[in-house]
Amino acid sequence: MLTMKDIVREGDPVLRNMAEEVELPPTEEEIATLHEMLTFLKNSQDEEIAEKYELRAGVGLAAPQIGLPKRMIAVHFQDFDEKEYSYGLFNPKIISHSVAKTYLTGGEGCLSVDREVPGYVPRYNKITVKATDLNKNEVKLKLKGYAAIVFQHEIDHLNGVMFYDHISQEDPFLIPDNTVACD
Ligand SMILES: OCN(O)CCCc1ccccc1
Ligand code: NI
Repeated sequence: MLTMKDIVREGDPVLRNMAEEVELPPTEEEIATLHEMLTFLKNSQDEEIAEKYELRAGVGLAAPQIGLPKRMIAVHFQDFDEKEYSYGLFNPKIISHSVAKTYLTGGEGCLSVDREVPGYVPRYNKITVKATDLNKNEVKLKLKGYAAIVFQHEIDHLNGVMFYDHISQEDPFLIPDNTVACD
């Protein structure tokens, strides 16, 4: 099972490189790895397992974070309306997005970042994502608010982008035009 020792921390170049498209259909090994990433998230949100294996809770994970430069992400969370999202996705792509942006008032964190980085992370409030799921089906997901934030955080990892790249250097708590808090 994946544990925190498998999570690459900032400073490793894999987190700053562009990840490669996965050739479809994915291999059995790629499918197994994506299942492991999803299982890590579920374990990290299970009080007993997380305590036993000292897992930091995570709502998403991107393959570069386990040192694999491939365009694969896993997400497992409930949004504020308690809608559940649990996906392993190959080659996720944002095919459209709103002009309007949103952010979490508590900022963001990252399993690959062992420090607090204060500041607002402005992200598109609505996005449409196309991807291939673990059953090899093409999915098109219309996401808004918290779900849109999580997916953008993960897809950023596939492009070598860290959440703090979006925080204003001049004023970390600057709220850009067209930007409304998500929580
Ligand atoms: O890349 C996954 N990750 O490092 C875990 C935390 C993900 C995450 C945290 C705050 C807001 C959106 C997404
Ligand atoms: Ni992250």
